[in-house]
Amino acid sequence: MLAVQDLTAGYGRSQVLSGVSLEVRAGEIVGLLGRNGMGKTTLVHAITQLLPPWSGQVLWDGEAIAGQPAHRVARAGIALVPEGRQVFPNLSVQEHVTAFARPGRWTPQSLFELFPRLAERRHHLGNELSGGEQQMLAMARALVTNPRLLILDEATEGLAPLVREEIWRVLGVLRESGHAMLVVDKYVHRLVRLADRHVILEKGRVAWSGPSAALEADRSLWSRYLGL
Ligand SMILES: Nc1ncnc2c1ncn2[C@@H]1O[C@H](COP(=O)(O)OP(=O)(O)OP(=O)(O)O)[C@@H](O)[C@H]1O
Repeated sequence: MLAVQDLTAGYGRSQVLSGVSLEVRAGEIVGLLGRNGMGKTTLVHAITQLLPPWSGQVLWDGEAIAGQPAHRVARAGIALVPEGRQVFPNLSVQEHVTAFARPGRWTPQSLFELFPRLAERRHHLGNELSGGEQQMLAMARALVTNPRLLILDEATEGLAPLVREEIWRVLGVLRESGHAMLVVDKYVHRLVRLADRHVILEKGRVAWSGPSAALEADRSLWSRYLGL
């Protein structure tokens, strides 16, 4: 479904990604791992065209999307839940999920069932929500577009343990429903249970990729590439 081929990207003259390739197939969950500053956010921005790649291909159902405007990539069915959530401070929860709704499995109503906390808060503004509630809202806003691929960048970062568990619960529900996802997260113990395969970035290159069982079995990868 998504094929990234030999991608390079960076900022100004500073190159961050060098020849990155990865795939996400329909219904598959891929974990994207690596220490701080290794290029994970840069890669998800290069895929979604928030940061136009320098070279290489981003293929979506076999068609090149590199160079297209980010809003067109979103319409094609790739939704990003960005690092830092970026909810709109002056829109209510209800407005967030209705403004971006597109036909499909996820409706404002079914999302309020998935996130009961958001249902309770539906008339609150974005800036009146806790960090965890903002994270749930950022996920609901992405899901209501009914994307075929959901990309999550550090969705559980900086959250209290109980709220973090709530996010993992929702990701488990999405997994059960066969949702394709590319997930950047530092909680490797949880990510190996959620994802099918993983890609580890080291200094902007793919250092390792393989199935969850292989990553779980080889703790030397955790210490070498993840500092764990
Ligand atoms: N807007 C920017 N301008 C210039 N350099 C940047 C910018 N954003 C990131 N970088 C640099 O690009 C490199 C990769 O950063 P990136 O955010 O992609 O890493 P990451 O793996 O997502 O790390 P983190 O977990 O810290 O978010 C780092 O050296 C970072 O300093």
